Amino acid sequence: MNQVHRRIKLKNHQNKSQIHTHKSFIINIPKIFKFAIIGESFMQVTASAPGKAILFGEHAVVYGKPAIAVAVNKKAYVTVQKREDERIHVDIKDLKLSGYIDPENNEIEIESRENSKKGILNYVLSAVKMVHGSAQGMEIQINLDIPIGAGLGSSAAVTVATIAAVSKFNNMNLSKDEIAEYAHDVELEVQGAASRIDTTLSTYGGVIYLSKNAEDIVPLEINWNIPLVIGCTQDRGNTGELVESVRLKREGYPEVLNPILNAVEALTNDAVISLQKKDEKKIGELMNINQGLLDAMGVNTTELSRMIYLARKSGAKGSKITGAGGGGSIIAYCPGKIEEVTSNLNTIEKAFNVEISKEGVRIEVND
Ligand SMILES: Nc1ncnc2c1ncn2[C@@H]1O[C@H](COP(=O)(O)OP(=O)(O)O)[C@@H](O)[C@H]1O
Ligand SMILES: C[C@@](O)(CCOP(=O)(O)O)CC(=O)O
Ligand SMILES: [Mg+2]
Repeated sequence: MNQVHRRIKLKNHQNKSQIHTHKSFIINIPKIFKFAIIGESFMQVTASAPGKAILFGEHAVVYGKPAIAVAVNKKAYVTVQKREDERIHVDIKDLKLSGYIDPENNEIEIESRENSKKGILNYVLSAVKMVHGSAQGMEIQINLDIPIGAGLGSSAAVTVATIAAVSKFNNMNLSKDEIAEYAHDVELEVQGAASRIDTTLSTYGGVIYLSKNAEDIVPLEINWNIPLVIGCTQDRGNTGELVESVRLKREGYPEVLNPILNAVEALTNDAVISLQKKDEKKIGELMNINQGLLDAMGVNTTELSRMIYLARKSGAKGSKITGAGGGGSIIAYCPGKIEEVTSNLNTIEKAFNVEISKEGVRIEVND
């Protein structure tokens, strides 16, 4: 990579402490941010944050190889209003899920009868715990314009938007770096392990190159809208189990898997140049090669494969699994063929066009 990229470096603060993420990525961040309480109060705050899709490098990134991922214009919206009592009520109409969360006692009390799955509420509770300043009651409304559990980073989008809206409602002015750090802490707390890809993209938006060993998250300046279609299967792979399955394969056949991981690194770096040159043929070819290597890692399924090949037959220049695989979604690169690929994929699964969301988290205040 010969371009100089603006790096998103985390600001150094006092009271440093070390956080280890699952990719032995050590950074110094403060455990206690000093908030400037500005004293104004808002009637209502709404924040939105985009989801993400991985274009190149999933699974290889776990072994320190680079990856390229994009924020997509499928968002989570979180609105916070005052409640007369001191309780915190959460309502996610798209999931027919509602309940009360208690950050002091780390508890969730489900209220909805149609859906009793805590799931996403674990992220909301953890996020509110991080930035819940005063003891005032809050009504939190979450709207999802993003499929949940489909590998598009809905958990990160909800987490980032919740942190942004609740902190602002409680008179805290967090920087994007701080929002991203808190959000990654939430994903680590809820999931036990998490790369920075999802929360970084939900916070900053755009296209990122996650460099070797995740040392730097580098914004890629792509000044054209990459025509992408997402196809979602009904089922969801388990990221932890799939990452473990690749680890076991690498343990069993290091002389086979290591060259595969090195090949993913090489094609990801080639893809940086092809994206910046808008070389449509190479972008597609590199995606298809990446897919072949994901097949070798064993993370493909029959349903994903059907979508991958139908997308190509429908005119996509490239198509591959996006994220952990084992279910979840595919991504297809479809210059001039978005409608054909979307409609054909919709004959077998759910598919939709996405655009790059240059904007990350966004806050609107209604007085
Ligand atoms: N119907 C639902 N109700 C409540 N939580 C859900 C529902 N479907 C999925 N979830 C939860 O939403 C979260 C989705 O996060 P994740 O699995 O990381 O997927 P994504 O790739 O969308 O981020 C998980 O905690 C999952 O348990
Ligand atoms: C498989 C992996 O490379 C990407 C995770 O994909 P997903 O967003 O959980 O579908 C794991 C990781 O980077 O944390
Ligand atoms: Mg997630």
